[in-house]
Amino acid sequence: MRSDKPRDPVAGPDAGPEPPYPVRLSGPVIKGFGRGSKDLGIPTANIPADDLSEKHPELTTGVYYGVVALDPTTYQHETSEGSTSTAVVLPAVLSIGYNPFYKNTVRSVEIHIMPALTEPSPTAAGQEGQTKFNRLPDFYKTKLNLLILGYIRPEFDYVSLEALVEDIRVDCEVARESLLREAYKCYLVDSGKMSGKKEERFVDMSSHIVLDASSKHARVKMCSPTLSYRGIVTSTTSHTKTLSIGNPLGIHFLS
Ligand SMILES: Cc1cc2nc3c(=O)[nH]c(=O)nc-3n(C[C@H](O)[C@H](O)[C@H](O)COP(=O)(O)O)c2cc1C
Ligand SMILES: Nc1ncnc2c1ncn2[C@@H]1O[C@H](COP(=O)(O)OP(=O)(O)O)[C@@H](O)[C@H]1O
Repeated sequence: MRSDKPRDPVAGPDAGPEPPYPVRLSGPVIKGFGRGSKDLGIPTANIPADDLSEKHPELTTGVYYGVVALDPTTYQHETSEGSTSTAVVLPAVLSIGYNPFYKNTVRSVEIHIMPALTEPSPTAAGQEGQTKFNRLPDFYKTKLNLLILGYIRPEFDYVSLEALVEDIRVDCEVARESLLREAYKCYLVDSGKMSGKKEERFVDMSSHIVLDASSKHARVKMCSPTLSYRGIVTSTTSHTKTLSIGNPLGIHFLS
């Protein structure tokens, strides 16, 4: 059962994800137990968990934060500016486990996708009325890429549904504050919104390269002519810019 101790506002090191993170999971969105929206008012996208113990023994049951991308060939996301983005990376909280409050007998991966960090948080404390969790148009069967960046807490049983919902609300805030830290920003690089002058260079697969580009964002062609990644400039000197390919594990779906 959860203790009454106040929760830490962030989880994981400020310097960025520490091994085993980032951990990449991927799969089609499948039906869950149908309780997320109906009982909790928190939609959670489920991806298959069958081979998790075999492929990711490091992932113990618990609550995590990370980033998510949905395959834009089957799902188009409407941005707050009204345009349709083809490659959106959004923050997420997830639970991996047996949902002790519901006493499930099979392990599930349940992902709640939050609004972009540039938008106001619907789960911030002090919001008027009941907390409204983020809701997107349904995307069952869409391929989902998830990059887990840190661990928040173990799964708990709760005295009431309201107590479970309140803890998930705080998880959303912890995830948000954790991802807003400088060392985590590169994982949320939204390639769909990148603009400005673009540089193209052939580079190796390392996650950091140096460019003498003048633009803030750059597009980088990988050795393969069909593969291209976009990155964000993380530091600038008078002569060079260091570009971090914010997609080291292929979270984006790039065309
Ligand atoms: C961030 C997050 C934290 C969660 N923490 C717990 C928990 O501590 N205990 C628990 O029983 N279920 C927890 N859950 C799981 C919810 O109970 C679950 O999402 C809900 O049962 C909906 O399941 P369904 O989508 O399969 O219907 C959590 C879910 C999320 C997204
Ligand atoms: N913010 C969101 N995060 C996750 N899934 C969402 C979100 N908004 C809408 N959905 C949709 O809601 C579905 C989950 O709803 P839910 O009521 O939890 O049912 P289920 O038990 O099938 O998972 C997801 O598969 C997805 O299609």
